[in-house]
Parts: sequence; C-alpha cells; structure tokens
Amino acid sequence: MERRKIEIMDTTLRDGEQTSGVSFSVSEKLTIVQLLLEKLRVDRVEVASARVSQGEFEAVKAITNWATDNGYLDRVEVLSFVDNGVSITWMQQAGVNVQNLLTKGSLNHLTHQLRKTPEQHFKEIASVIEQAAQQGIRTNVYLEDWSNGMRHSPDYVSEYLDFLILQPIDRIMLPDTLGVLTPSETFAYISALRKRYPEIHFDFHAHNDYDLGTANVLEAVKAGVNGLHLTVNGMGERAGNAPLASAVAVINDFLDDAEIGIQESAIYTVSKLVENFSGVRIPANKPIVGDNVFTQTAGIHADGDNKNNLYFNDLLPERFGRKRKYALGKTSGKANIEKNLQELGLKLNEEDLKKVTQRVIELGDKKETVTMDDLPYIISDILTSKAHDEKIFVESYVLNHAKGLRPSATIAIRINGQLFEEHAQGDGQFDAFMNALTMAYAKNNIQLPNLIDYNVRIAPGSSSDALCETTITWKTSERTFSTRGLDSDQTVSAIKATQKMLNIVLNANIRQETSDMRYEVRNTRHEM
Ligand SMILES: CC(C)C(=O)C(=O)O
Repeated sequence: MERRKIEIMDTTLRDGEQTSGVSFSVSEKLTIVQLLLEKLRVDRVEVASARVSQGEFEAVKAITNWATDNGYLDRVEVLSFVDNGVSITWMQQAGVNVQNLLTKGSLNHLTHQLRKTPEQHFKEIASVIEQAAQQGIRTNVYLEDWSNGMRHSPDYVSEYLDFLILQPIDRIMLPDTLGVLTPSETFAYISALRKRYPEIHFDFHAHNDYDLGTANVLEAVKAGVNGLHLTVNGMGERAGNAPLASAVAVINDFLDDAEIGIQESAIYTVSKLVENFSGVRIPANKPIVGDNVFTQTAGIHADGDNKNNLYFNDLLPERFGRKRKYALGKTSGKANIEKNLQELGLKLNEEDLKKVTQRVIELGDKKETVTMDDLPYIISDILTSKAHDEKIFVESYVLNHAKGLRPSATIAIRINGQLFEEHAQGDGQFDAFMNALTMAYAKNNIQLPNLIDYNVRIAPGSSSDALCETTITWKTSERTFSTRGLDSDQTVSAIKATQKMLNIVLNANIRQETSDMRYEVRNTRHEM
C-alpha cells in the first residue's frame, strides 16, 4: 500500500513556549532547533512569534543564520500577524523565509475581537500575503478558533476557505484553539474539508484541554490532513498541545497508510533536553517519555515477561532510546529481583534470593520503590549480616533534634539478654545515641571501640528518598574494622552499622575469653 507522507511541524519554541512560566534563551532555542531538525528529523519548526521582543528577534536571527548555512532555512517558520506589514519587516530583518499568518477561523472571533467584517478581514489578509511574497516570504495561513468556527459558523469557514484557496499560499492550518473537539468531530470536520478541497495542504493543530490531543491527531490523519503541529512533551498554552512522542507512536503503530520521517530513537533525548531547558518536569507517567512508563512494578508482569513475553506490546522502550526496568518494592516479587540481578550481572542462591526479596519488600513498605542501583547495597548488607548472630540488640530508641536544643537520645538496648535504658545528649543525634550507648556499656564494664571514620553514600543518581549506606570504621586496641548499615534514613543506617559493630566486638570478646580459658586449661594441664 502506498503511504501518504505526513509532515510534522514542531511548535515547541512557539506554542510550547506559551507554557506558563517558560522562556527559552537564544542558545537554548538554537540547540533545540538543531536537535529537532537534525536528530529527530521533524519536517518544519516554528521558532517564535514575530514582534514579541528583542530577545526573540536575536534568537530567530541566530536560528536563521544557522539554518541558512545548513540548508534548513525553508523549514524555519515564524507566527505573524495581520498588522499592515509590521510582522513582515520584523521577519525580513530576522532572515525568515516562511510566515505562519494568524487569521480568524470563526465568525465569533472576527466579530468580537477584531470587530471586522469578513470582507475587511479577507482584504487585509490578501494584502499581507502579497507584501510577504514581494519580500520573498512564503505564507501558511492559520485559522484561529477554527474548531468553534466549524461548530457555530460553518458558512463563514467555507466562505473564508473559498477565498483562501485562490491566494498564493502553501498551507492552511486548522487549529482546535481551545482543545474542545472530540475525536469523532475532528474526523467529521476534516473529512468534509478534505472532500471539498482535495488539493489543499491542511495542517491540524490540537490542544489538549480534554486530554484528547493525541486521539484527535490520530483522527485528523485518518481524515486526510497533510501535516500535524506537535510539541515536545506536549508543552503549550494551558493544557498544552498534542505531544510529539505519543502522536508519532500512534501514527507509526496504528496507521498503515501514513508515513512520518521522525527518528523515534531521538525522542527521549530531545524530551529530556526540553525538560531541562524549560524547567517543566515530565510527569512520571507521561507515555513514552515519563520516568515510570517502561517500569514493570508488579512481579506478575516480570514473571510474564519471562514466560513467552506474555505482557508484550508494540511500545518497546528501545524504539525510543529507553530500557525496560523492573521496579523493586513491596509488590515486585522474586521475578523482578532476578531481572535486576541479571542486569547487574549478579546471581544469588535460592536462600539469599529469598532474603533479598524479603528485605526489598520490607523496604518497599517504608518507601515506594527501591531502585536497581540500591540492590548491591541491599545484597551486601544481607550477606554481611549473616556473619554474626545478634546477641546485642538495640530494642528501641528516640532521637531528638530541635532547633535551639542539644540533640538527645534515649535508648533501650539488650546486652546478653539484659535490658539497659539510657538517655544522653550529643553534638548530633548519632553522637547522642553513641553517648547513651557508652553509658550502657560502662555499666557492663565493656569499653567501646573508637569511631575513626564515618562515611555516608546514596546510590548514584538517586533522589532524597534514596537508600543511605553508612560505613563506619572502628578501632579497638587489637584491630581496625568497618561495619555497614543500610536504610532510607541516614541516622538509622548509622545505628544499624553500630549494632553490627557491637555484635562483632562481643563475638571477638567471646572468642578471646574462650581462647583464654583454653590457655588456662592448657597451662593447668601443663602444670599437672
Ligand atoms: C496561534 C494559534 C494558531 C494557536 O496556537 C491556536 O489557535 O491554537
């Protein structure tokens, strides 16, 4: 089947920049344009509105200079206005070759905003198109509020289109300015225009107010539009525009007769770049580009992936430069853990795997997910805590940290079955905890080792809810050794490391006592 080429016009730098609070710098705009055209391979880019500001002028100039040197100038477009040629002068000075002329696509807007008759409006439009042509600037025409125009003033839309098709223009753009269309209306309105004007290039511009942007884009292509306006991450006025990533995926996966030239593998890089430059975070559940969308959380899904790919769908993360992840948390189960271990190149025996799974579930109960990067820490924590059985156990503690007061700790600790409760202050919560501990040990005539180093790490790239690994180095008169604790709370991880130390020291003392006893027995024997 022959495929229809659908042009993708990216308007992240024009409509996308109309996202509340967003303003791209000159160099950010240039970098985004370069990525859009060279890596993502969109067909055209709309980079600004004419006349907006001096900064905008400089950005457009930088872009047109680069585009001229690299053969992209005819693919760089600017939104312009019916303003007696002021926009045209601005664009000409900025080196722009293509204007997207904003006109009225509904009688309501024309009458109440411009307060003009259709005849007056059409006359001014014809004049702007002509002036532009004289300056070598080509024209696409936008019919603002077209969707409401189709609903409430279809005769005006027809009259206007009958006029427009006689003008020397390249494309007509049909916007759903307020994002009010349903998919079936989109299909019906565009099909009707397609039938009436079979030769005209129509673009469709969806807004996402009802979250129907992608669905409407799909219907618009089915109904025969030639091009789509999209934005990276769905940025744009109010609820934004149809997001480029989703639109590309639905066209590629659901329409056999349509073809687009977008490099899917560049989508994620461009999304992240725009996220960084705009400061607008991509929601974690945003299709294709959100952090969580290729992460299987339920163990049953990971298990199914191992069994004949039961949970397969066409949206493979690799298409978009991403990877499938298996979350670790209370619902993850053994299959998820095994998938992560495979990825890390680790293998555990059944018993250790069970322990790690149990620990992940416990941690998952405290914090939502544990990442793959946390896993080596958890494993080493579990494997090292096997080394000794715990005769000393910190049963409970209260740590206090309040502004203007010295930190304090109250602890209840079981030493060889006997419970000691102590309260102490310190320079920090952990220091207070250690002071209370020292008091309990003094009652048992045991000296604690000296703390000589204290190191806290979180897994690389984690956020503030990450697991903390605290490694403490201790020194006794005989030796230096380190213990490690792991928890989502930093002080708790230090306390866990300390409890391990207490048991190691106790075991060493027991071994020492046993060997002293043996020595005495041997000596006695000798004496005998
Ligand atoms: C500027 C116009 C074309 C617009 O973004 C819209 O109508 O949605």
